[in-house]
Amino acid sequence: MRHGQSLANKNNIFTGWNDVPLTAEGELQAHLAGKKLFDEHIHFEDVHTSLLLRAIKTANIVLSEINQLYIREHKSWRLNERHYGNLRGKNKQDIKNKYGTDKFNAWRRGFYGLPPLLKASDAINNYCNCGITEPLGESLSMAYQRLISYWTDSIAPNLMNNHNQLIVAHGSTLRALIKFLEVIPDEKINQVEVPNSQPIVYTFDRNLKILDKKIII
Ligand SMILES: O=C(O)[C@H](O)COP(=O)(O)O
Repeated sequence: MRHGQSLANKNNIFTGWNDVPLTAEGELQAHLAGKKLFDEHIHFEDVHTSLLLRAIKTANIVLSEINQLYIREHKSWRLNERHYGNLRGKNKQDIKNKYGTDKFNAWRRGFYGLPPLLKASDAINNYCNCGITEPLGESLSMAYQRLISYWTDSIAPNLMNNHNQLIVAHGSTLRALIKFLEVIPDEKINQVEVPNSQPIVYTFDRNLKILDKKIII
């Protein structure tokens, strides 16, 4: 599932790797999603989040609502939101007005659209203590590469052992995962939206082919 509403979501600001908090509304959304997930009676073995506060906080709220705060927790930069480069911190409507709808849509929803890059001197490098260098910007296809390697190494093997996995991440990284799981062509990924805090429950067969998909609203 995607995190609850963040402060940047509320203010229509490009976020990416900026570490913004949930709003009160976002926390409430996470509690509601957790309450609904509780009714699904799914026992998770692991939870996976990005290194970003909005995903970690959402995951903790959901786990508390489903009484599973004790499960194994994994945090990875590979689940971080796609890095919006030099767009981060900027108002989405201002960027649309400045560059036009075509560029805006390509950067925001295209698979290969690479947003304007940060200058290396503007990188924040919050994570240099864990050996991660902040990218200067990513297209969805770049985020897809680093996300799918995490899926293959750290999530798929657990699923194949019949261990349910909870992933709490971000709009773009989840669009990348949905593209992979549902084999969505590059040119159709712009039609996929992932709203805040609506869990998507996939049931897989032994080869991780999708048997069922249910969106918990
Ligand atoms: O990074 C962001 O700005 C959001 O998480 C996703 O924004 P988007 O829906 O504009 O891609």
